[in-house]
Amino acid sequence: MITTVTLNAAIDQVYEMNSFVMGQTNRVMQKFQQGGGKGINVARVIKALDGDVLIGGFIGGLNGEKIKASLQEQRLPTSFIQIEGESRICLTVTDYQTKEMTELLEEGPTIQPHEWKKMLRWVEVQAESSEYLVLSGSLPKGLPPNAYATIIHLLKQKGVRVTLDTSGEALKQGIEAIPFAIKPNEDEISQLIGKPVEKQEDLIQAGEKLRDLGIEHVCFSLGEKGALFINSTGIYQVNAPKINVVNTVGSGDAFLAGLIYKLSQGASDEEAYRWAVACGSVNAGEKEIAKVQKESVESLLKELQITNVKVR
Ligand SMILES: Nc1ncnc2c1ncn2[C@@H]1O[C@H](COP(=O)(O)OP(=O)(O)O)[C@@H](O)[C@H]1O
Ligand SMILES: O=P(O)(O)OC[C@H]1O[C@](O)(COP(=O)(O)O)[C@@H](O)[C@@H]1O
Repeated sequence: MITTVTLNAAIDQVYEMNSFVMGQTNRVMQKFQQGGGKGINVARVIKALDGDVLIGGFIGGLNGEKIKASLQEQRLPTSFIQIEGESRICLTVTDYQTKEMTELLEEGPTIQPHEWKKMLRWVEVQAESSEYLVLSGSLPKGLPPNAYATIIHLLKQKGVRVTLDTSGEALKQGIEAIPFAIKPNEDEISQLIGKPVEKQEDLIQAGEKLRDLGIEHVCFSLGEKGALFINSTGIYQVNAPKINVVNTVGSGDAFLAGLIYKLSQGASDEEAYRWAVACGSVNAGEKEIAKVQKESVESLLKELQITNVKVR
């Protein structure tokens, strides 16, 4: 089974507008919302691909209840830890005219020490039934920057393959615990290497260093440019297909879902890499966040080539 953990779960709220102008009154044309946050989105896509998945994380307050209800409605299995604080709202505003998306992400609740202890015990129990575990998203307040590193250390001892998708210090410290896979986007890669990514060679150098630490799948997601993957056999590039972009929010989560779903099915690395890009790109062409159809992914896959840029 694949378990996903969202320490900072959210209601993902989308507002669609004819135009969005800062400092003015803006009218919302359409809105929709659902339970989200990165790990929950990953799980939603894994389920859509027919994978066996369990959603874990912290939820609290009325927003927490709404998240739970939305996931129940979508028939997604959950096992949350209830907290004293209130889960957050993450708002995406899409502008029909400019086609731009603006994200407003609340910081989220503060986790109490006893709630964190409960989470660590929960994670240990899940290790018994989870072959893969995905840790995704920002750390809520109250948790130390080595929170993900702590979980990775715990789970690795038990043979669980842990994937990490986060940013900043939590990512840096998580990497020191050597997860099974990571998926930084361009911003996160820049944070890691301490300078903007200017050329493919920057990515290759950074990727090889990370791979040499022992991370099995270093996956650099590059938006409309697709992705670069570094593993023990080489460096692989998958270009993203040209699509009519509607809403890219959740594309990174869909990417990760495609990758872990295929690896868990015993697919080759190259096949899993193509699925990752296909899932990310299908999501970018949809209005809703992390709601991809397996048929759309299979049809897009026909357009995706994988190139072995370098043999290692
Ligand atoms: N404009 C786009 N056109 C086609 N595919 C896209 C586009 N933006 C994102 N994707 C797909 O989604 C994947 C993840 O997107 P990316 O922006 O790198 O991640 P994140 O959402 O984490 O920032 C990409 O590798 C690609 O497959
Ligand atoms: O946990 P974070 O980093 O604050 O991000 C939360 C947001 O990330 C998302 O999961 C989207 O992430 P991606 O676009 O990177 O896939 C939103 O749905 C969510 O609201």
